[in-house]
Amino acid sequence: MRETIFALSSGALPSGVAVVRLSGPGTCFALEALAGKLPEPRHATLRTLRDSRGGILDRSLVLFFPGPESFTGEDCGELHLHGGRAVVQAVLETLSGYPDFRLAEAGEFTRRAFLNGKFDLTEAEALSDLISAETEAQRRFALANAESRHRALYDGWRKTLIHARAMIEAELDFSDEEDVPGSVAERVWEEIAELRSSLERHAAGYRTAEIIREGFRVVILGAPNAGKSSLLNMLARRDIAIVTEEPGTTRDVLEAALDVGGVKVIMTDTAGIRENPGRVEALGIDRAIDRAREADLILLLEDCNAPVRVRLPEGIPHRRIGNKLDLAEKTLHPGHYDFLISAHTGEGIDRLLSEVRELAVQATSNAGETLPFRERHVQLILDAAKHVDTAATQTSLPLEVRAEELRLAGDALGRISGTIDVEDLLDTIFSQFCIGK
Ligand SMILES: Nc1nc2c(c(=O)[nH]1)N(C=O)[C@@H](CNc1ccc(C(=O)N[C@@H](CCC(=O)O)C(=O)O)cc1)CN2
Ligand SMILES: Nc1nc2c(ncn2[C@@H]2O[C@H](COP(=O)(O)OP(=O)(O)OP(=O)(O)O)[C@@H](O)[C@H]2O)c(=O)[nH]1
Ligand SMILES: [Mg+2]
Repeated sequence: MRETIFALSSGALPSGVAVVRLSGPGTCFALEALAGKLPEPRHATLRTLRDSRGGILDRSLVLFFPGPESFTGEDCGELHLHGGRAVVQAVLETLSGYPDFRLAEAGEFTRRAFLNGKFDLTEAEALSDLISAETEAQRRFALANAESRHRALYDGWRKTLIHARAMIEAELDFSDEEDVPGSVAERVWEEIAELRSSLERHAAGYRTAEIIREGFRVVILGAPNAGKSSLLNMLARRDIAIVTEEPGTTRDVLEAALDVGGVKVIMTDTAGIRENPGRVEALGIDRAIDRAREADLILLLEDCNAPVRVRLPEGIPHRRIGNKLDLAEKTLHPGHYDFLISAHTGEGIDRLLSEVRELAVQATSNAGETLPFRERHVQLILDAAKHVDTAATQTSLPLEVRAEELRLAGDALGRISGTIDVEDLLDTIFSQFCIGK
């Protein structure tokens, strides 16, 4: 890499301290030009920084990480500045003036680290997830994924595929001779069939990753006026949805992202479902039902004093909830509801939330396993499974062709962790990172 890149790597300004990071061959030059003398490697050193005309920029901590023992594998530097907008601006401008220096693009430090073999692609993606993590579950999942466990898994499978190809080649070489036991290849095909089911099982694990990263989807469904919007507002502790005593108030789908005991939950309020709605309301009801079909959990809400039944989409877990408990003189239908709550007083909400949490945790109980965590991973896994399947089942194909399918399967797996030509993927992957990462 010829150019030296730099960027503000810490958060929004102003801040207590702002970290400007640099990486590339001009790092030593820049640190000397700014701070006078190169600090001892990996030691935070207090220095006066000066611009190119000798004017004082800031008094800051300066760090030097000589390559290859650095985050990117290149010479890296860090300037821990006072976090004022003008301070950072002046330092970035000074850096821009140095020859072959430019602002880093999104994810470019990580990209260089990847290209220098500091980590593989799934680890880089996991680091990006770690930075986006907002819940405990997301943080733990991202950290575990940054441990190269994906690469270990895929390399293991690729070994199986290579071994299988070797056995097939051997069989091809000896096929003219008589008395060669065909059983060698037989065992290989058994292994390949097992690999196919492992791949399919692995791909199915993506659902869990989606729940952790994007949230456990809960949809509140019920008749108009049941108190759905009031419940959403109560759970989100914000006035997200309009609440009125008029039935048919909510016409659109409204969402709130909640942290329920460390798990991200997308709570969705919907239009009340009833016969003969108005035109706009009818569209809202269609949307409500669409959302409910994709839900991980439906909260079926009724006014427990005037229950109106609503039909549920099939096959989605649900809980029946009686609302407006504060108005109830006695429990009208004992045993009819899983939960009785008041979206006004908050009564019963804690119990409801622990249930949601428990179900979300259950839905992600396999989070400790190595799971694909990007659509990209799943596509490549299914691609590999397809090739493995062709090789295993198309017994009328020549052995050479079946062996070639196994090679393609191995390549697809190699592309996930980036062992195999991924140049064309890098722009897409790293552009989703933050600047300065
Ligand atoms: N100030 C600061 N804090 C930070 C980072 C950083 O870059 N700067 N990080 C940035 O993400 C994270 C820490 N990650 C890092 C990962 C590797 C290396 C590094 O220098 N690796 C060398 C040496 C390893 C060693 O000494 O054990 C290497 O891999 O060769 C530094 C930071 C979080 N905190
Ligand atoms: N007393 C009492 N009133 C409630 C409770 N929950 C909601 N309400 C009232 O019931 C009325 C309807 O509440 P909403 O939250 O708008 O009901 P909704 O289910 O969203 O209604 P639509 O959007 O029309 O489908 C409002 O007047 C609320 O103040 C509750 O727990 N107790
Ligand atoms: Mg509403």
